[in-house]
Amino acid sequence: MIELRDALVTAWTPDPAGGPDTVTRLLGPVSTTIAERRVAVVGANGSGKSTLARLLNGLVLPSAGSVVVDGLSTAHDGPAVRRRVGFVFTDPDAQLVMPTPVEDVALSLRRTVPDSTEREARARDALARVGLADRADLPVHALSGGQRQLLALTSVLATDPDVLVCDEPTTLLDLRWRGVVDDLLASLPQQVVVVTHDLDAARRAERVLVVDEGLVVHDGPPAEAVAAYESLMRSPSRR
Ligand SMILES: Nc1ncnc2c1ncn2[C@@H]1O[C@H](COP(=O)(O)OP(=O)(O)OP(=O)(O)O)[C@@H](O)[C@H]1O
Repeated sequence: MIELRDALVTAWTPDPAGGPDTVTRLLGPVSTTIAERRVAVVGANGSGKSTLARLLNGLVLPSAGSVVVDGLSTAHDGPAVRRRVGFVFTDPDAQLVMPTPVEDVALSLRRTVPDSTEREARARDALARVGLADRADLPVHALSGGQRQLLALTSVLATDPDVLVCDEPTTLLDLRWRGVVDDLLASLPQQVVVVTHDLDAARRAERVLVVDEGLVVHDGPPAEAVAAYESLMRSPSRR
């Protein structure tokens, strides 16, 4: 369970004219408990969705308030929180660090599987389960964008997180690969929080948070929340 308690994120913005830096509010304060298994976060570009997602595993720390995952604070128990909460970026290249898929997945297994032969076998099994067995030894850059996103997901899942936070995991993918990644996410036993611009995907969640100008402005069942978001985007002040 993830709890945000008056979580506020601010940033210092330099003054191009050389004056004093100013403090800008990026998100919050947000207070909410996220316990549902399938949660979507929607909102306009620049509304604060990624900031909210990054708060959930401590990639961004609150400037005030707190974010607590299963009783662990992201500010004080960062490594333990990150072991529980896996994070998938929009661009898989932001997180694939090894030359080949099998090495990348094996790297994620290093904490839990000390033996290197066993680790490689497990990595190959994990890749086979997502249909990437025949890509296991290719250079990562030879994989398609969809295959790389699937690999990034497989590597994060190999760390066995309790929660998966995905920041627009299908934005760069074509329709077919979007379906593959959506199906994989839907099949997971873990709690999954997905930031998305895909309103069909949001409608399949149990709960949808609508973020606007750094605040959660709507929070509820998908049909209601997506309708609220669409109406917000259609408002004349947006044009
Ligand atoms: N470290 C930072 N310093 C200053 N401003 C920042 C910082 N991080 C994010 N921002 C600003 O905060 C706002 C929210 O950014 P965020 O990435 O959370 O939006 P988003 O809703 O995920 O957008 P998109 O859909 O375009 O990815 C943006 O205006 C962004 O420029």
